[in-house]
Amino acid sequence: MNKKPLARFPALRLRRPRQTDWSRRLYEENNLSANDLIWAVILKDGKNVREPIAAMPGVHRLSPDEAVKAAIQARELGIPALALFPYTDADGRTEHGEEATNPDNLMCRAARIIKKEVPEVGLMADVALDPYTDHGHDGLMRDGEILNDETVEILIKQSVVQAQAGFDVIAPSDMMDGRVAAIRSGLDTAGFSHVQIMAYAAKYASAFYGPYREAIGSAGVLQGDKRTYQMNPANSDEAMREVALDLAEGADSVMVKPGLPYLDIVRRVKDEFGAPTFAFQVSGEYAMIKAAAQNGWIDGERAMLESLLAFKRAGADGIITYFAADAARAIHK
Ligand SMILES: NCc1[nH]cc(CCC(=O)O)c1CC(=O)O
Ligand SMILES: [Mg+2]
Repeated sequence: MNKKPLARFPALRLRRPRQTDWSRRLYEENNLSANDLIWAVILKDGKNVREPIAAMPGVHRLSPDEAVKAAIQARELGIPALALFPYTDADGRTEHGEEATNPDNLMCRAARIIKKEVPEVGLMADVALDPYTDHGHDGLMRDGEILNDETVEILIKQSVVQAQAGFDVIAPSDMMDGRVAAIRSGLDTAGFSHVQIMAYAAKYASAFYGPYREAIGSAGVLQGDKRTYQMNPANSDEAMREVALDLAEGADSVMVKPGLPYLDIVRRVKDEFGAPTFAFQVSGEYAMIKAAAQNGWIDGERAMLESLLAFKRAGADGIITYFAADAARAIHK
């Protein structure tokens, strides 16, 4: 891009096109549409459950029947897909997270009923063990170490039961090495070559996941931190290597997570790979905007839309966000 202006002030006046609404719209370079949104939804067992999450005002844990209603809303609002995450209480958790591979677990039951009632909406499954382990880690733990290859074997089974339940997109968020290739071949062998993989490729060890850990019941149980598998926030070149590897292993799309603090990574990924690139506007980002809005310190709706548009400007093809329904409603009005 040639940044040197061809003309100079006063012939060139960059304020000129900003004077009217029609002209501002015409000069707009980027645009946010409902098509760009993946709605992050937290599940909880039961019926007619809509349980508020304290750290995420406006977000509720939904039982599968309520999640169906959310999917119907998504369809009406033009939101292409839902991403599901399960809450598990301390009693439902085990050392090895066996519930992850139970074909009748909360995620699978929700997927079956949503796919039956609202087949037009895409369904994305989070793959990792942290909702199911009593230590809150994404993988198996032995003597304080998170085991890579042993974990990957379980993730393959978890992905296959999710595909069997009807999930359209398998999204491994665990950051084990080699899991994309292993899951791809596991899905293909089980007859699910049409099921997509969206890899959480560049996922950072971030403070912005705090509210999510409350939301899924990991907050009280997590031992230590996730820095031996999630990325160091100081690194950017390493994110390119993570993305290159996941694409080479067969990921259909890649994700950067968290979102706003990592827009430089989103832009680099898009520019260097030209692959379908998604960003996750995580729980802490949602909470920050909500908290400031609740205090009257910012205009919540404008901040929401501005933050989502920023992802598009950075090159993201879509955004996983807890704001999806609110944003789609705001866009349509
Ligand atoms: N597999 C873990 C997982 N999957 C999605 C999120 C975060 C989502 C959010 O903060 O909104 C996390 C958090 C973590 O790594 O502890
Ligand atoms: Mg990786």
